[in-house]
Amino acid sequence: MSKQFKSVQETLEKYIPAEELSEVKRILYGYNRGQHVKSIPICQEALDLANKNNFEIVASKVEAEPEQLRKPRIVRLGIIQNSIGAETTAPVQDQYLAIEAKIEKMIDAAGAMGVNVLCLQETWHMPFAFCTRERYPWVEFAESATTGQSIKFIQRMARKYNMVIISPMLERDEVHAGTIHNTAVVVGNNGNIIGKSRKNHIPRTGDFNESTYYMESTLGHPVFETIYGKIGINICYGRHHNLNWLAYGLNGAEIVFNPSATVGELSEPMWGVEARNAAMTNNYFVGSINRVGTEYFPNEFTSGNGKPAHKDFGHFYGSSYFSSPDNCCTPSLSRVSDGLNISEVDLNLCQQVKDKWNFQMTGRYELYAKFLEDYIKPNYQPNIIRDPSMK
Ligand SMILES: NC(=O)NCCC(=O)O
Repeated sequence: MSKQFKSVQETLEKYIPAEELSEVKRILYGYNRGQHVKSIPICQEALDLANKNNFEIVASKVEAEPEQLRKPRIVRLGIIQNSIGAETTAPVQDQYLAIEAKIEKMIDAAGAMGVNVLCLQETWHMPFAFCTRERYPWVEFAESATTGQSIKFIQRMARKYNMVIISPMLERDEVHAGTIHNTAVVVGNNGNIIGKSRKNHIPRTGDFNESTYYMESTLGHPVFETIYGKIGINICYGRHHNLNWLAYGLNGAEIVFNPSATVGELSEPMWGVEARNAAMTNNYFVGSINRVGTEYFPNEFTSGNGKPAHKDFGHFYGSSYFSSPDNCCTPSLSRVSDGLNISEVDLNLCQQVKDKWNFQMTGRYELYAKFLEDYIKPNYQPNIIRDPSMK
């Protein structure tokens, strides 16, 4: 991991002269209320936890304009990226416990920083073994969304810190024949389970052989109303689907988390673009979370591209960050370390940006609904008007 490039931001800061850096950052990362996104202090307790347990913390704040009739709605959001804690050859329970031990320290740091809403990465409690196409032991990580050990742990942490925690996990649905799903459970600040969302788009690209394990969600685009705000979860590959983002927005989400697992070769140039675009066009905050590190599996697998068999997915590049409805984004965590990214946001900004840009008012939903209704018919003819002078 140590040979990996650390972060774009660090490189910009190292090599670009200060007066130009300010402009470069304005253009790349946007302004919040006419200024660069501000950082906020990290308390000593959180710093000590980070130093002792080898993770980084970055913390920022995104402000809204003061209003006459509404009070600010200040909420601290947190996102956690982590590498696995033990070799993938270790017993399943040991692998789980090693990850849980890391996450506990990071949630403690989030608690010390007063985080209100926290989201973990996609299937945080296990290695991302879906490249292997092997069933065992990987499906043994799947757990009940209500009684599994990972959700019990998350409920305990939510209660401890009065925090809403989103736990993206591999779910075994005991009621439905033990089928497996890629799920995110929303745990309320009292440790209660508010509900769950599932992955709508299952990748069929690269080594992401997830369709071997689970099917697409049938739960739609639920938005969970919590004491800290309205939350949607667009799991990983769903971030390439604009209508998926749109649906969470139209259902009223103020914060959408995108818990992910993706690798440099496949998607890194898209990472900084897609979530920001979604935040800007749907006027909500987005927390983008990617796992970090390289995970090696015991047996080789191929990618179906004629290249040699291998035992790893490639490097999960971390870089977890927040995007804001006003099109600014916060600093990212690095590409190489476990980390906690915190942003204190004012949810009033969502409505303020809606009022400024009027995307919802100008959206032609009836036009798109009609188009899609026609498009999905087997006899659909694409509306192409061909230049009659072409041979
Ligand atoms: N976990 C997952 O859906 N990954 C797919 C690859 C990507 O979307 O970058």
